[in-house]
Amino acid sequence: MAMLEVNNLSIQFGGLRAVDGFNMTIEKGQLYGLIGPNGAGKTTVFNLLTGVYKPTEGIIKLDGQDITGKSTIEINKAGIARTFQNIRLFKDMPVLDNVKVGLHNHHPYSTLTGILRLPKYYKVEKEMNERAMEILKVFDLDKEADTLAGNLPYGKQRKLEIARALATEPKLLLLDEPAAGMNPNETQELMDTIRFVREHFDMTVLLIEHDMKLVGGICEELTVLNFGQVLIQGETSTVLKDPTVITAYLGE
Ligand SMILES: Nc1ncnc2c1ncn2[C@@H]1O[C@H](COP(=O)(O)OP(=O)(O)OP(=O)(O)O)[C@@H](O)[C@H]1O
Repeated sequence: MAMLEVNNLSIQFGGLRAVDGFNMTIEKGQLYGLIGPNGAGKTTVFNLLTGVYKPTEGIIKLDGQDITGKSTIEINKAGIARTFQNIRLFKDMPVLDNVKVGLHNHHPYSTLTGILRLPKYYKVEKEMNERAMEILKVFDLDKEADTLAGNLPYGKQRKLEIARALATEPKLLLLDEPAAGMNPNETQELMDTIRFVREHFDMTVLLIEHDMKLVGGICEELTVLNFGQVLIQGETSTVLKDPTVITAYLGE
């Protein structure tokens, strides 16, 4: 069974069909890329997959479960986590707490338990600290656990955002332009991180990216969007050579 199956997904904003009859299948464990020129509808697809927007039409299935029209919280619980084009960390909070925010999905205690500091609160907090540190270690961020997230260098902030998304224990990780604003060294390191995440967490990854070096370097399959519609889908090397893709990017 596929990890993600999207059928005939569409959304209309006034007169604009930002996503139009979109189909995509991602197998478990794949590194999959969604590319296309500016304004093609890529982020709108992510917003549909994560419940930010409700589709006008279509069906989204995650690991066989129909998640169409569910809320962002329900979809995150079902197993989709994402990072954003513009990093959205809690910059005034320590690195460790940023990851713990992700863990709260799976290690909840009631508000009352928290306010009254009941024994369960201390037990759960201890478990969460340990788990968050484990995740930070994987990303080589454990030594910065007490640093304010906003004080980390840019490349590490991106890593932390991925770490926080993984703390929600997703089945599918969506990365929206993870290499945006990175220098070539940071991009290279990011590629290694994404490959590592796939192996270490047995993860399926869908990413939006404009950096063709990253796309060509790590994605196994691609979907190219243009004006909200699928232009072409298939193996990365074949897709990137296709003349229609080159034309779409050059806007000819
Ligand atoms: N909430 C909204 N209301 C109206 N129009 C919207 C809304 N969200 C997106 N759009 C429009 O939908 C189209 C697709 O936008 P989207 O941000 O998905 O493109 P993109 O492929 O992610 O672009 P980029 O690569 O520049 O990030 C654009 O024309 C955009 O203006």
